[in-house]
Amino acid sequence: MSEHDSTVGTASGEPSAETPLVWDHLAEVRGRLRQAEGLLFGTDFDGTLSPIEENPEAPEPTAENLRSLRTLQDHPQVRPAVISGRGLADLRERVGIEGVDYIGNHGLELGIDGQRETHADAASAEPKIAEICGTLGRQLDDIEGTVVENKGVTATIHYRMVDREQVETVREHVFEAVDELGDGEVEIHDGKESLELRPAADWDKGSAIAQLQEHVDGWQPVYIGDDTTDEAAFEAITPNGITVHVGDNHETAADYRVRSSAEAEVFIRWLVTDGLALLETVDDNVSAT
Ligand SMILES: O=P(O)(O)OC[C@H]1O[C@H](O[C@H]2O[C@H](CO)[C@@H](O)[C@H](O)[C@H]2O)[C@H](O)[C@@H](O)[C@@H]1O
Repeated sequence: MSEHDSTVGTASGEPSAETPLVWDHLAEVRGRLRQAEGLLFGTDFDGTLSPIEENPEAPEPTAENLRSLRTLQDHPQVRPAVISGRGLADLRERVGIEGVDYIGNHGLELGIDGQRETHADAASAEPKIAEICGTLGRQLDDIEGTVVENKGVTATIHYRMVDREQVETVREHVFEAVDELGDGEVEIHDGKESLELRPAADWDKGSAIAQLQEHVDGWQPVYIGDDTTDEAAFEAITPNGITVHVGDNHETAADYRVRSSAEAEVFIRWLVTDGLALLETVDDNVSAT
């Protein structure tokens, strides 16, 4: 195995190209919603609320997704959460809707009920991540298009905008820097045209959505996302959850898929226009704890 095969993978399940399209199974989804007193709606950010962009600084949620999220947030029987690999502060700023739960850094930074909690092991790895980012920033400075995104407890080294002939060099630098400076505490995961650096810690997007479920016992969980890191969330809410993978290019544990972030937008809108009306009617004073 070459060093570049040694990234830690998280995808699981069946090839997503064989996963059924959610559009062909809306009757099942409707059935689940009809039996639910409320909805825990979890969504990924990049590639789901926002289309993938060349520049990692550019993404914003689409206007339609923002409208949908606001409506979900305003509904007394819905608890919406955005769960991303981005840093918590960055994520909050990009979405900007009060009252939504935000989870950053792939589940290591929790922003539930407006609070902030960081996994202790992840927090202690922060200086190491900073040192690796500093070193890589200098080493990769002359490779045009490289972006070193230091997110505090994790980092992403982007090469989407790098000349294809130089991508391998970027990856080699990352593996060397982590090997030299990570003291065995920093893992490398493959991202989309990027390498994600994370401390080994037992919180992920799955533990995040599981924690949110404790606030809304019995509510129907729904999770939608496009990346390998979203697999942990799919697994955490299986078999009771409604799980939707965005795309068709890796293995997924999700029950359903949509083909693109444009279709993800349509599905989220469908939840608002059709799904909310199906939720069981409950007393006006029902609320999450
Ligand atoms: O969990 P997510 O919300 O999907 O975040 C995963 C990473 O997304 C961002 O990088 C990716 O999206 C960029 C913008 O579309 C794209 O340019 C890049 O190639 C992708 O890797 C973000 O910058 C990372 O911090 C997130 O971890």
